[in-house]
Amino acid sequence: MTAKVIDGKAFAAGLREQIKLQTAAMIAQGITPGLAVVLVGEDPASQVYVRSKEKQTRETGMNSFAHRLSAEAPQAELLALIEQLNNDPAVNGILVQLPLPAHMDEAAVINAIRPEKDVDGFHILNVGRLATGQKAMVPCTPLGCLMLLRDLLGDLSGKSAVVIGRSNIVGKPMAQLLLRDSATVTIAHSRTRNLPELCRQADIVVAAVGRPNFVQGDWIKPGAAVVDVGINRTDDGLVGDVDFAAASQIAGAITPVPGGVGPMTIACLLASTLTATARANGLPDPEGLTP
Ligand SMILES: Nc1nc(=O)c2c([nH]1)NC[C@@H]1CN(c3ccc(C(=O)N[C@@H](CCC(=O)O)C(=O)O)cc3)C=[N+]21
Repeated sequence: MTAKVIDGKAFAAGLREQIKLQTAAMIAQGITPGLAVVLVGEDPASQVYVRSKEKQTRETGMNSFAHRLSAEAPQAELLALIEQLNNDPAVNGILVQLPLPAHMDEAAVINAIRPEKDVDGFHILNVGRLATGQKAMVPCTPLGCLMLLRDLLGDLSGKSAVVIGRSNIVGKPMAQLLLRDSATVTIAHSRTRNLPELCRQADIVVAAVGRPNFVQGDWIKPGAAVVDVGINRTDDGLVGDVDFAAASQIAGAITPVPGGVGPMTIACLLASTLTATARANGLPDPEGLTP
């Protein structure tokens, strides 16, 4: 059996087209969504991502505001910038690119963002809202994975899902979203026993561990859906957390790296910016862009 390869790049392009239309409709009402992206330091990979986010924001018709601080900037300078963006009515979404330099307190910085403008969904209030089933801003990567899974499988109710990885950015919010869709969710991590056996019982495997080719082909239940969140730069180029060659012989569907989850992350950032703009203006949530 050969798995269907899920084309995240194409799905994200379709999503951006929808966002573009809904953005145009909003602009026609006199509201232009705006996303501020803050980059601290000169990490080359972060610079590439941030440029890509800025470009796609503008292509969608939204305003993009870029702010760059030096790696040595004091935390107070970043907090002052966030306060300025919090109070700027043209800014509907604020993203502070992670990771931050070691001298900064990431939680303090994230929690300084107004929750309504926290398009990453990392603010403690949004984490709590998601966990309690209230209207929240939802982290972009898990939202993108959820969209792909719903498109592939339809109703996720009663399906068994194993999320490998317990980060605040991917693993935990992914588990919350799957739970909200009534899947039976297990969060696995480095201390989990019998991970291969656990995975073999799963209809859905989401791999977010950051270890190249960690998930083996024979861990996958025949026909299962495999979502690979890993982005690992190796001598063989960009590889995911799943051994794609082996897993794609057994899975029913699988996301590739690159071209799978990555493009969905940025498309969902734009989706969340539109959602934040709608909510800030008392409009209904945009169609098809929120969980
Ligand atoms: N506050 C914050 N929010 C983030 O959402 C955030 C962040 N910080 N820090 C870094 C990570 C990483 N991230 C990616 C986005 C797009 C691709 C992506 O588009 N990848 C492409 C190509 C990757 C390449 O060629 O380098 C793909 O997988 O096909 C990957 C990774 C967002 N992040």
